[in-house]
Amino acid sequence: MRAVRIVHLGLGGFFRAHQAWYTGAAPGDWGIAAFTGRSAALAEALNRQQGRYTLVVRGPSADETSVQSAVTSAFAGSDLAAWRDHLARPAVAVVTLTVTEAGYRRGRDGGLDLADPEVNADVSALRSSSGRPSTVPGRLVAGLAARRDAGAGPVAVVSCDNLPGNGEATARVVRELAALADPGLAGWIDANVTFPSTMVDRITPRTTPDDVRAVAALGWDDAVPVVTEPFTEWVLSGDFPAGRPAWEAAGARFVADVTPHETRKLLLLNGGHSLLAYAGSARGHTTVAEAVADPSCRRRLDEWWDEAARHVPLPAAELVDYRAALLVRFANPRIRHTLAQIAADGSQKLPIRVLPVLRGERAAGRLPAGAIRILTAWIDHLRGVGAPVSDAGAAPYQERAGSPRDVLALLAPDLADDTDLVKALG
Ligand SMILES: NC(=O)c1ccc[n+]([C@@H]2O[C@H](COP(=O)([O-])OP(=O)(O)OC[C@H]3O[C@@H](n4cnc5c(N)ncnc54)[C@H](O)[C@@H]3O)[C@@H](O)[C@H]2O)c1
Ligand SMILES: O=P(O)(O)OC[C@@H](O)[C@@H](O)[C@H](O)[C@H](O)CO
Repeated sequence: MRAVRIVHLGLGGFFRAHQAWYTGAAPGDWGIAAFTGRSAALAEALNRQQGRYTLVVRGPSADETSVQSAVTSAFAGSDLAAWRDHLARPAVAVVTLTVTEAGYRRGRDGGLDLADPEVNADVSALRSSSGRPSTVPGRLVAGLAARRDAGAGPVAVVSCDNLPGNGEATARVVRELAALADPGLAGWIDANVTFPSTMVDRITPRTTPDDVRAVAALGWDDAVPVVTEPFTEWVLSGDFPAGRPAWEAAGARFVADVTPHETRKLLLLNGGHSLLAYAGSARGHTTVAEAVADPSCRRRLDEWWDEAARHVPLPAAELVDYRAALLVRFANPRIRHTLAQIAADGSQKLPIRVLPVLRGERAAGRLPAGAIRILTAWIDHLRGVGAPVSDAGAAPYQERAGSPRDVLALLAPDLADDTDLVKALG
């Protein structure tokens, strides 16, 4: 069994297809203790299999199947004692995160959302020795406090979520919460904890009962396999003060600045996904592959990509190739990536994936039809059209969904007086 040197928070499909796969493919003795974000079920199922699971890499015509073993143990996110114990181990050098955009509890300005009651409950919990923080920033602060108390030394905390500047975003919520709950800890974090930034990419839909049956048909008894696409990319920047696996052996790239790569991916891939999720589900489609095969959705996608590409600081030829590759990936008929999964948490995702392009286009005097289409399709979704709403932040937008101007005023107050834009939203 591998030695635990990485702790992961947000045990789910993507982590197992991506970071755990890179770690398994890297040389050296790097094992992962993985904690779920919320429910305990996946941790229990994985432990029954000694952490091993099947990774099905699903190409357009065939599967490649392997058994992954970088996860040595799994825990429920509620197991705070195990969480603190692992973070306090000097051998642990890296903490990775996949907890969704919503998990960071960021407010409008990108800092910790102090209007969130669970964040406030965590401030009190962290101030008391018997308190139980529940949010991701709360658990990180509790774990880092245990590490400081144990004298276990520096560590890197690596966000692998689809957030721009995900390292800085994580650092900010952790530092702000530490400053409120345990001011001495904030200084220790500054001196001992790094927050590298990453761009992560591998389309990994939620595992379905059919996926489990297909793996069983191979004679493999696995309750929790993962299905993913052949394409994978990981670009990182930043320091790892206690060491890291040589993930580059499996194709990861370490660069000085991750921003251009992250902008390319967030605007073109994730923005394109959001367009298909809202506009495609409104047209009766269920998956990305179905939606991208619809000429109307495809036209909208090209329109959006033309606008978005103007805001990605990379050579045009590179973006042409990336768009062509994305079309092949989106069209993979054997990857069942549901529009409903992508449609979730739109209030967190649109500010990241769509608003930078909308703002940039308006500043240049253009009225971008693609970006506007994503917003109108999202407003229709809030009104009950297409995929169901699954978004803890949706309520204030749903209340305003009758008036696109009011939705805009809440989503992007700086654009609310743009009369041409308001008119275009309908
Ligand atoms: N699935 C993909 O194709 C993909 C690709 C690139 C990046 N990602 C990133 O990884 C994240 C997780 O994707 P996944 O497919 O593994 O999803 P998943 O639904 O399997 O969830 C992963 C984990 O996140 C936890 N979680 C969810 N919401 C949370 C919250 N509000 N607070 C704390 N924990 C929470 C869950 O409990 C689970 O342990 C995405 O949101 C995205 O940021 C996913
Ligand atoms: O995972 P989310 O919820 O941030 O967004 C849904 C998809 O757009 C996303 O998961 C992509 O599949 C992924 O980012 C591809 O690397």
